[in-house]
Order: sequence, then C-alpha cells, then structure tokens
Amino acid sequence: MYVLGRGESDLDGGTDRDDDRPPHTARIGSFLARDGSAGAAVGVDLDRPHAGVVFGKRGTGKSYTLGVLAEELADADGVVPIVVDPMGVFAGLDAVGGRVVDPKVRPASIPPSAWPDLLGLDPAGGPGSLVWRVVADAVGADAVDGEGGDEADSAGSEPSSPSLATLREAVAAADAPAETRRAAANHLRLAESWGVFDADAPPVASLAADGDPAVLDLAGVPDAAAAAVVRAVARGLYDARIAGDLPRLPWLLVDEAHAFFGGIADPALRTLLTRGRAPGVSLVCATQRPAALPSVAVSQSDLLVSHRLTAARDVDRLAEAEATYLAGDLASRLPEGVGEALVVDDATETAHTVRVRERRTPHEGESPRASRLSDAESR
Ligand SMILES: Nc1ncnc2c1ncn2[C@@H]1O[C@H](COP(=O)(O)OP(=O)(O)OP(=O)(O)O)[C@@H](O)[C@H]1O
Repeated sequence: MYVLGRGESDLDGGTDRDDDRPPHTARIGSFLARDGSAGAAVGVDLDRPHAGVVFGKRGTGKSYTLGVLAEELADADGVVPIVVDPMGVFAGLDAVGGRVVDPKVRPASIPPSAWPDLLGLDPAGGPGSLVWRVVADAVGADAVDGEGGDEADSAGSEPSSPSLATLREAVAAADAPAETRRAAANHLRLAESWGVFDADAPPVASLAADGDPAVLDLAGVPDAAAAAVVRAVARGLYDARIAGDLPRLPWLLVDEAHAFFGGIADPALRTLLTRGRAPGVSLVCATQRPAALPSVAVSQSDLLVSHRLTAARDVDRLAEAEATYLAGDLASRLPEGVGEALVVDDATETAHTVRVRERRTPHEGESPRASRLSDAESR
C-alpha cells in the first residue's frame, strides 16, 4: 500500500490486520489510472499528527472523504476523530461506535477579549468593553487566554467557569450607565439562547476519552455559537494534549471549514495548523471554498486532497502549496468524477489521482432531489 504523509524512511514494516494495511494507516482508496481503472491501495499515515485540507466544489465528495477518514480513525489505535458537523451529515458514524454530541462548552473557554466579537459588540464601545471586563473579572484575566501567550500558562485541566447568568448578574451590578448595562445584558441573554454555553460542560478532553468518534452536531446552531464551539474544542484539545490529559492523538475534522476562519474560531484553528503537531493534534479542514481559507491552511498542510474545483481563485489557493511538482495547469489535473481527487503528498513530494473508497457507514450528505420526491409521491 502507498501511504500518504509517511516518508520512505518512516515506512512501517509488516501488517497487523486481516487486509494488507500497515499499522496506523487509513485506507482511503486506490490510485486511479488514466483509463479509469483502480490501481494499488492508497493510505494515509495515522502514526504521526498531520494537518490536511480536503477541497472540492459542491457535491464532489468532500464530506464523504472526511467520513472515510473518520471511519479509519475510529478503527485505529491511539487516535480519535472529533468531527465538526455543521450540516448534520456524519451521524452514520454511530455504526463504528461514534456518538453524536449536542455541543456544550464552558463560557470560560472563550477568552475575555473575544467576547465582544462573539456577541457582535464593538470591543471599544460601552457594552462591548463592559462584557470584556466582566468576563475577565469572572474568570481571572490570564486564566484562559492562551492565544499568543505562553502555552504552559494555559495548560492543565479546564478552568472552572462562570455561567452566563452569573455574567449577567455581574453586568447588572457593574458601575456603568444603565443603557450600557442593558445592552450588555441583552447580548448575553442572546448568547444564552444559543444553548451551547454551560458552566458545567464536561471538559473538551472527554470528547476524546474513549477513542470512539465524537460528532459535534452543529446543524441549526447559529454561526457565532458554532464558531464558539469550534474555538473551545480546538483550543481544548490542544491544551489537554499539552497538559498530558489526553492519552490518544485527536484528529479534528472540520467540515465547511471556510465558515470558521476569519471569526471567533480562527485563532484556535491557526494554533492547530501552526503548532498542533508538536503536542499531537491533527486538523483536517474540508471546504468548497478554498479561497476563503487563509494561506496558512494550505502552506501548513502536509496532506492535500482536492476533488474538482472550477473557480480560478480556488485553484489558486491550492497552487499555494508551492510544490514544484504541482506546476503546470493545475485545474486540468483535477479529476472530474465524484469521489475522485488529486492528492498531494508533502512527505514524498508527489501528486496522484485517487478514487476514494466507498463508505462503510451511511453518509447523509446527499442533496435532496425533486425527482425522487415526485417518485415517492406517485408511489
Ligand atoms: N468516494 C465516493 N464513492 C462513492 N460515492 C461518493 C463518493 N464520494 C461522494 N460520493 C457521492 O456523492 C455525494 C456527494 O458527496 P458529498 O456529500 O461528500 O459532497 P460534498 O462535496 O461534501 O458536497 P457539499 O459541498 O454539498 O457538502 C454523496 O452523497 C455520495 O453519494
């Protein structure tokens, strides 16, 4: 088997399973020959942490490919997939022991400085700065804000957290004009209505406690709340690994990843991209809008999987891999078929066309078809 992400010198000898798969390898598909026939099996290295992207325009198989990777991670020792599922298409992973989680995070997992932005308030304005101050007082200004700081400071078990009701009480009692207090309290009440904040939420590390996939179901969750969850989980996994609280290597698989860059979750995702591999946290971002991802997502990725892309700006983002072996007309090298992809392997500096294997678990990402609805009606 050809293993992506594993340089020649890393190659594991022997096999430990009933197929021909080397240990700690995800079997994702097979090489696709020019005549359309399937060639040798292709795997992805799971022994070491990686950063990866899965690109492709709508319906080309991105979520499906992410699901294949999740199945393989569920099957391997020492690793655990945590899937960010904004469209509600990964519930089928329960067939391999996965559980769909109604995401809850502690308010203290969002740093005080990020609260105004999270609530849509100007950090320099009255209500925004009041919320910032109140959260900082409640959690201790340097208890959680690890971004840009010394990682050791933020390591350790998750800090205890005030509830949003407690924060609202602190706002009400603050020395500020009534109008400012009212506006701040209203925004905190709105955040309460999202239903994702819970002072007693289990620590993020518990998502990865038993090695079975955890699917964070964010379907129908407002964008700001979903971003808060992604930030808390990404950062929480990173901190838990640094603190030694997590005995296995987590893989955070983020579908519709473009929605999480440029907002509240952005710093935590960038931390995983640039520094996640040292403590052993992998990140794989899937998107139909590669151009909406920051350049660092591609430049830091050692695994690139690209289904069909047509928009020039999206192909350009892929080209930023700066790999000389990608030179030439990249768009024309991207395969046409659903489930087919160009995979770029940094470890061996090669690019190959691959057909992603079929899922073992149900995939729920298929778009509804009017024709099928009318079929059903006429029956
Ligand atoms: N490797 C594959 N083998 C077989 N069928 C596949 C494969 N990949 C995708 N498909 C089929 O294509 C459909 C679309 O795939 P998927 O939902 O992953 O698209 P997507 O690129 O994530 O689209 P969207 O951007 O709308 O989420 C799937 O429902 C499945 O039927």
